[in-house]
Amino acid sequence: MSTEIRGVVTRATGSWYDVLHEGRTIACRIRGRIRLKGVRSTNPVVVGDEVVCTEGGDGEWVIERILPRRNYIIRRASNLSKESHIIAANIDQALLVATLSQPVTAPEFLDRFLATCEAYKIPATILLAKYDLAAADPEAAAAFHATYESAGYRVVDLSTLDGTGLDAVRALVAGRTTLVAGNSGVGKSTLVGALEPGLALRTGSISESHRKGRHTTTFSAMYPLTGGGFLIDTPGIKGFGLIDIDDHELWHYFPEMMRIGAGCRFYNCTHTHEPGCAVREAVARGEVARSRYESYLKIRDEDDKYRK
Ligand SMILES: Nc1nc2c(ncn2[C@@H]2O[C@H](COP(=O)(O)OP(=O)(O)OP(=O)(O)O)[C@@H](O)[C@H]2O)c(=O)[nH]1
Ligand SMILES: [Zn+2]
Repeated sequence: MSTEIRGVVTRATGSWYDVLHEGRTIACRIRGRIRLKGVRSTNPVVVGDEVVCTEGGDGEWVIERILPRRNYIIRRASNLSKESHIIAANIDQALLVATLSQPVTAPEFLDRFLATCEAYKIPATILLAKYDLAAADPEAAAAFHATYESAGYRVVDLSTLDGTGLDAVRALVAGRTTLVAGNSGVGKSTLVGALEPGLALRTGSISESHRKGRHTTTFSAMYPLTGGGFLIDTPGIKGFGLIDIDDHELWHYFPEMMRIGAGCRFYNCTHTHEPGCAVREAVARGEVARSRYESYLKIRDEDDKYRK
């Protein structure tokens, strides 16, 4: 007699997968190759996947199927590869941790990330972290707010040092599956520790010694919150980017440009050089933040290079 369960993948190492089912974590394997239609990916089962697993009486659990994904995020397996690596699936929201102090978050990094979230239909909130330091330059902080709030994003000031914004973040993550992203050193681990004492992210490097000799590896993992919901930690988020998105579509993922672009003279306006471009006019008037527009141009250029 085989037993069948449904659960969610909380850790995907490539050789085994932790599946959370009714509060219990079960280590599962995959049998042969699980192929997903339309997705060319180096990893078949990812963190956040809802799966059906069976146990055939020998204590060995096997993932039989993956239920349809609501969404997923991808990074290229390598710059030259057309294959992609899925980071996580079934994400409710992303928290993008940014700072104005060291390490300063590059606008292009943030904008690329936001556009990616738009493309994959993942609601994103920006956390302006180390706000205790940002507050020393109120003008820069206000400009940051204006840029992203006018684009349509919520910006939450956060300081784990003095507690600013912690309750707001707590309310955001409760009961949801949240991707926490941001450059190294912006304070992600400190934030997670503040939200859930005892929970340490960056546990992505674990020893697989009990399986394969001494060998460490990094992978995404999802951590349950006591109050419900999960946090997803994503090592190697640097390579995270837009793929499979047409140049012509990129501006759709800048919400403020999307709202204005219908007013361009040409329906296929690229907003780079065309006369009568409503987007460039809005940039000139200061209605669309210049830094956002410049990110758009840079991402277009870079992604062009990938395609050639
Ligand atoms: N002033 C100030 N410093 C902070 C705050 N939060 C974190 N830090 C400091 O910033 C540094 C980096 O914090 P981490 O939490 O390790 O950053 P991280 O994003 O997890 O970094 P990686 O693990 O490399 O990805 C540490 O020295 C923290 O003490 C804050 O709210 N205010
Ligand atoms: Zn235009």
